[in-house]
Amino acid sequence: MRFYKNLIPPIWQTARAILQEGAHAHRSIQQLLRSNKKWGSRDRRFVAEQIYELIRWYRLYYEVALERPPETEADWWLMLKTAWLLQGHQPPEDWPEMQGLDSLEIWRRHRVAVENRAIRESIPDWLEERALQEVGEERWAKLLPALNSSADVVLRSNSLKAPRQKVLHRLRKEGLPVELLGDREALVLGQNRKFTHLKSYEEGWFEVQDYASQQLAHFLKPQAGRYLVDACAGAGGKSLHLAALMKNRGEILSMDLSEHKLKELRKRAKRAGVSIIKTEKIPASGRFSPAYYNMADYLVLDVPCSGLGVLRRNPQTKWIIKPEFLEEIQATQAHILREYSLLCKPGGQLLYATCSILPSENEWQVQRFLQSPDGQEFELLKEQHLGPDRGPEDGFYMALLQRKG
Ligand SMILES: C[S@@+](CC[C@H](N)C(=O)[O-])C[C@H]1O[C@@H](n2cnc3c(N)ncnc32)[C@H](O)[C@@H]1O
Repeated sequence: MRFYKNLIPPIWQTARAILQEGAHAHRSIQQLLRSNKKWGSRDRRFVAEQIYELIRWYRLYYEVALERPPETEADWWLMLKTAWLLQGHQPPEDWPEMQGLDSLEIWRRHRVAVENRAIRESIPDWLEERALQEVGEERWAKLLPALNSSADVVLRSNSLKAPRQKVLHRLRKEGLPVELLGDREALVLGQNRKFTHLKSYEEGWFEVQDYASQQLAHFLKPQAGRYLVDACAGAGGKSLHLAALMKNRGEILSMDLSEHKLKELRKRAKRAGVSIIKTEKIPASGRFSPAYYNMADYLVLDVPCSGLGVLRRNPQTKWIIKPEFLEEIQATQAHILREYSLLCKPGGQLLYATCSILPSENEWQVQRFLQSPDGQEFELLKEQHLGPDRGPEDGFYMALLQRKG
């Protein structure tokens, strides 16, 4: 691999803004690439990959390079030298900025550092302790390395527009290297390519949706013609898939606290040929008037969570979240279960889901609800844990509850 020196400062400066000043990773990288239009595609890929590597392996790199987080410009050059060595590349020998630390010393420190799993897998100590306590050694030992791998882009072919095979052929004809994934609607994109300019995308033939998230609609299996409330709908990834399974018959009320996300949902629904979705912003109080109670045949609660199941795509999460945040988000999840479950009609079904791998956001949360006075009317029908240690998907949890009739 050849390294170009002019690319190094933008890499570490952007990584520093993300890791130490809280800038948003994806947006910062997009911004950097937009403001350097002269860079060729190889350089753009290199810059983006190296910033993501620095985010994913931040702790491992700094423990090996410096035994503390980087502070100065010289520290960041040594971080990059360490990163390249550990990635299996030979760093340039004639760059004075990288002379401060000898390669043999880097490998010696690496041997010591990897004895500690939190350092080897590059996560904060509190997270290692918490996950180990909750998930247990057996699963955590497999799950953590899998969460550190990189993930392919997964698409969902839109069955309202065409069967999956037809979508596959059209995308390949348009030059997108896609393969089938699983036996339903999923397609996987072999290499990271732009696709939003394609005619098939504009015509709503497919959406980006992780494989785990695509399992939710099939877990619920909503019947066409029924009334479904998706109460944490965001920009509508699950709502659109649910509408497709309902053959665009019935009614879906997609709600969220964020009007901005609902606006995006409406745009996507139009593109996807979905006409049964209505959107509504939830009041900031997170409480509903009794007019909404006992109405939904199906209630989907894809609640806000830590995002610890999606570290492959958002490695920044491990440096952003803190134990206090987990407590807050779990209180929100409990509130949503308690208040929103009132919308489910007797005999109706409630689906609770998160993209977390922590039992305290998942099955323990559901158990607490079922044991509370508000949960007495519900019973658990089934639950499922998904994750990159088990299949091609992100970490995800789903529980299907039924309200007694
Ligand atoms: C996991 S995301 C939902 C993703 C979405 N279902 C999809 O498939 O793309 C959780 C959503 O819950 C919303 N949210 C946060 N607090 C909420 C609340 N109290 N009531 C309803 N939605 C809330 C967030 O704005 C976010 O869009």
